[in-house]
Amino acid sequence: MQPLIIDLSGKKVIIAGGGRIATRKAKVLSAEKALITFIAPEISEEARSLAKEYNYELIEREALPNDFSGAMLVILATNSRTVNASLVNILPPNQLVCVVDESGEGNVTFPATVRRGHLQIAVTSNGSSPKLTRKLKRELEEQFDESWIGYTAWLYEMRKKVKQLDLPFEEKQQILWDILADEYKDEAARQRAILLSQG
Ligand SMILES: C[C@@]1(CC(=O)O)c2cc3[nH]c(cc4nc(cc5[nH]c(cc(n2)[C@H]1CCC(=O)O)[C@@](C)(CC(=O)O)[C@@H]5CCC(=O)O)C(CC(=O)O)=C4CCC(=O)O)c(CCC(=O)O)c3CC(=O)O
Ligand SMILES: NC(=O)C1=CN([C@@H]2O[C@H](COP(=O)(O)OP(=O)(O)OC[C@H]3O[C@@H](n4cnc5c(N)ncnc54)[C@H](O)[C@@H]3O)[C@@H](O)[C@H]2O)C=CC1
Repeated sequence: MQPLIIDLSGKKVIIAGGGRIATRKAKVLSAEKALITFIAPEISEEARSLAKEYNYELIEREALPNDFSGAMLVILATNSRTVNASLVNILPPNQLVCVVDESGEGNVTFPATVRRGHLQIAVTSNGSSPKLTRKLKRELEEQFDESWIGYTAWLYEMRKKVKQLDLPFEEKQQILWDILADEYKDEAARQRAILLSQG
């Protein structure tokens, strides 16, 4: 399995199911501004309010084989093993699909994600222990606290500036290494560096 970072903004995502897990996946994707449709005979209150907030489409009936064309990502999250297994069978092999109760049938699984500004850390146990994944996420949330938001924003700005400097390639690379020194995790040290660079 190869982790890839995927941009789903403005892309069609179809979720078969409208229960707890369908809603959890849709919540994760809400940060991506994906165009989500829930298809399920019973759609939970939580899924409905999420759909209202983000303008998602609701189709209140059982999912049918031709519901999924044009979707970049399909999530099969019904509570029926038979339904999930038969729907995954009819999807073309190049479509992304997450089967929430049998990951080996699909080609995508969701990692647990810690977001800190530009930094994103994704963890997976490849289906062997979702609870371990969740535990590691909690540990990473403590290790990479909120201060990493400002720190990674600063690294981004510095990199843009360094790329524009009229210096040999090797020297620019050295500066990009130097600014990773631990002292710059401190906001005051970053401010001093900005003042110095402005000169
Ligand atoms: C394969 C995968 C496919 C996919 O869904 O993408 C999958 C499959 C299954 N999960 C199951 C159960 C649970 N999953 C969680 C939690 C999470 N599960 C997530 C991802 C994945 N789950 C993918 C692999 C990820 C990996 O291995 O690293 C996370 C990381 C991300 C997310 O959901 O967004 C999210 C934590 C996010 C966070 O904390 O932020 C909890 C914990 C809890 O809820 O407390 C439980 C209950 C406890 C337990 O069973 O351990 C079951 C059994 C169902 C049953 O009961 O029958 C199956 C089916 C099977 O076993 O294959
Ligand atoms: N991947 C994960 O992280 C986890 C996966 N699961 C698995 O996820 C599945 C769903 O669990 P929950 O969301 O808790 O169930 P739920 O009971 O809350 O929701 C099930 C949904 O499936 C819909 N549904 C049933 N038949 C359908 C059909 N033919 N077409 C479309 N929709 C249909 C129902 O209307 C309902 O909206 C279960 O199989 C469970 O084993 C459970 C825990 C975690």
